[in-house]
Amino acid sequence: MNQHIFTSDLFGPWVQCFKMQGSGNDFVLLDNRELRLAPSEMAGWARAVCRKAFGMGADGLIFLDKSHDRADVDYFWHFFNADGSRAEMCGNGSRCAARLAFELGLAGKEHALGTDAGPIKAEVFPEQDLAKVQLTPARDLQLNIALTLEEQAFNVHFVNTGVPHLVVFVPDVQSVNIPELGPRFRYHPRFAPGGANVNFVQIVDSGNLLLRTYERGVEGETFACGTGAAASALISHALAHTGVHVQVKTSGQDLLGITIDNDSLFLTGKAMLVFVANLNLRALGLVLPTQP
Ligand SMILES: N[C@H](CCC[C@H](N)C(=O)O)C(=O)O
Repeated sequence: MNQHIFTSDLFGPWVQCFKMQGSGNDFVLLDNRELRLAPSEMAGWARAVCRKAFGMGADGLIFLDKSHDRADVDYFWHFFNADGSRAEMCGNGSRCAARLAFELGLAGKEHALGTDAGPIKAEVFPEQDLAKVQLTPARDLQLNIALTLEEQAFNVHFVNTGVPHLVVFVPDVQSVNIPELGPRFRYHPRFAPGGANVNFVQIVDSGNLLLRTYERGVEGETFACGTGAAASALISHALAHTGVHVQVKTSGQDLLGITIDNDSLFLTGKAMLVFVANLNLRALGLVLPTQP
């Protein structure tokens, strides 16, 4: 019995979706257990649904799916950036997926979801509208990389916290010209071919950072980036600027909590269901999958 797909004589097929935000990083979530889109069809849905004005507008599209008989996860997801690029992981998106999976009865308060980066342990605190995830182990940490951008020298850092992140420490995040600098770091040949997300970080004190992120696949600044906050806190700690518990205030002015526990990295923050809506597929130029 379809719960999320409606066909009415008004315009044609509709698909129910869930609009969520994690500290201002916003996502549309779809239940693919019923929709049964093939992964090859998903990028087009992401571009259409995430498009501002012509679609719903969001930083990314998340498909919740069956666990594909994997014993280590309760369900699997497919994550796509607004430009249709598939990403291995998304910190804020995984927190939103975990909250929705719990609310839909797909998983308990504590569960694991399967991502391209690996299984992600999640814990949901619905009373406080919070969700916490354990990110995949950080890898490829590179400190103090000397980069030149059009004759200007920069000292940057790199780590993969599920997706690749550049971290640049600055004295005042508000004074950074992100539309100008973001793409130049994002597409620097040193990080080709996939490029990286770019995080501009201001150290407030040993427990607090300010962060602005230019996100790959959104190709612009987002209000928050979970794996970026984790990357910034990890590198800041590695350089002895901050401790193992860090609060990261992002562009949306929410706080993301990062905890570094030996090789484990935890991300905690708000995960809110903003509204439930029905997507008019015909208006989006989308069709239901043909597979039986
Ligand atoms: N744009 C990222 C994926 C989303 C990461 C971010 N939204 C987060 O919360 O971690 C990338 O393509 O690498």
